[in-house]
Amino acid sequence: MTADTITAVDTRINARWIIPIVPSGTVLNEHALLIQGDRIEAILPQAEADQHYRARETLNLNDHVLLPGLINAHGHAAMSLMRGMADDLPLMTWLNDHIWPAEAKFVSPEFIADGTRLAIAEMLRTGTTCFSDMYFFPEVAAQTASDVGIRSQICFPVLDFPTAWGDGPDDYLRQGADLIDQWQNHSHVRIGIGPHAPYTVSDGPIRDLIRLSDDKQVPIQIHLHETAFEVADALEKSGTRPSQRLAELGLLTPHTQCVHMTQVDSTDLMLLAESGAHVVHCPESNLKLASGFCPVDKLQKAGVNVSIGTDGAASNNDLDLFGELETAAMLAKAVAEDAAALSAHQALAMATINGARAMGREKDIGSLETGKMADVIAIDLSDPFNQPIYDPASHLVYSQHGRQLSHSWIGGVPQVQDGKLTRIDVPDLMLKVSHWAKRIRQG
Ligand SMILES: CSC[C@H]1O[C@@H](n2cnc3c(O)ncnc32)[C@H](O)[C@@H]1O
Ligand SMILES: [Zn+2]
Repeated sequence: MTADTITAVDTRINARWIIPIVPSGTVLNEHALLIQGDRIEAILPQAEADQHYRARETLNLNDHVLLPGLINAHGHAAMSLMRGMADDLPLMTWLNDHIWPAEAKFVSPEFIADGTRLAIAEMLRTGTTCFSDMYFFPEVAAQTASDVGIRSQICFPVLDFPTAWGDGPDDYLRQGADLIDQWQNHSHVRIGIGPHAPYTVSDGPIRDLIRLSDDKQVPIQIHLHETAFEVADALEKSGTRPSQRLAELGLLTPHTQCVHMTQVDSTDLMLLAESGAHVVHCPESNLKLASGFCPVDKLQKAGVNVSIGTDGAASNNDLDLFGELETAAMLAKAVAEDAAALSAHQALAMATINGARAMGREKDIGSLETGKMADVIAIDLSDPFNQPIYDPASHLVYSQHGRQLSHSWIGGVPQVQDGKLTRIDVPDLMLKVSHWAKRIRQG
């Protein structure tokens, strides 16, 4: 560009701070972010933007920090309709005696449509612009996410037993393969394979789904080493740790996202680091179900990519990734017995670029860089409880929660403006949610 060239762009955002995530630890002051179409055109000092760009629309966010949209790398979106339904229980009691019976009774395409929309509303309001889902009727979740315009990774479930969505593994894999073909090349929706856990999927279906993942080049996401009981039970029944069994089957690769990993011995650490598999840390679900503590600092020091997820709203009980980051940072320090473990900047990277890497989407999302998708969020730090401000990254992780979000864009399209959702009819959604609550309450 020569000194007098003026480039026209769609949107200019003037922000007090920008934390682009890449390069790591950077905080830009008084910069402008320019959006053309669905991508970031440039990020530069505001005085330079005045000279070189003319925008159709300019937004002045003088008390705000801009960040890449957050990436919630694990959840069960429609379980938002079961928020607070079964609290204060350990994982297997929670699943066997409460969640699975409720799912058998209520899960349907309508339940998924309404529950997923409720989860998306909450995620958008609190800064998430891309989420991963593992739940029933994934075709409905994918359509709902696409209709709203949020980015997603929709993992279709694979289990040994029948559910409302299918007869068993062969049926899940057949429907899943069709789903992959249907959504191939979609800008926002990606399909993944979601074997539920080592204790619910046997070797045959695991081999089949690895073949499907290789053929179609799609990611695999699995709950793994969620509790000490899971590992001890597998050792007692087969003499093998679940991680070892999955590695021997060929499941641990750079396409694999291992959710939870609260139990990590030296062999597990080596398997994860050498395979290039990713970890999705879900600290609040792990705390609430008393599942255990993921050793985030140890994993990161071994070179394992650690992303973050909320898990479902029935075990969290919210989908606010900023709150999750605060918990993650506190917990990492306690587990490592090191106050320097998981700094604020490292935590923000976990919810952005690390999530993008886990999903194989780091070329397009996860940081604010020229040429990347314009998935951008703005957090308003003007409230008294955020004053004074020495380092905005500190407040994002340790002080504010996601409700301070004022704006978000996904691929340049506004999703939240002045704290209001632009593409979800909230009153209509609330009516649907109260209908489900009434039915679930009646049992
Ligand atoms: C195969 S669809 C997903 C399946 O997983 C159940 N679920 C929700 N949270 C957890 C968790 O923390 N560990 C294991 N399984 C979980 C959900 O209820 C669905 O049945
Ligand atoms: Zn889960």
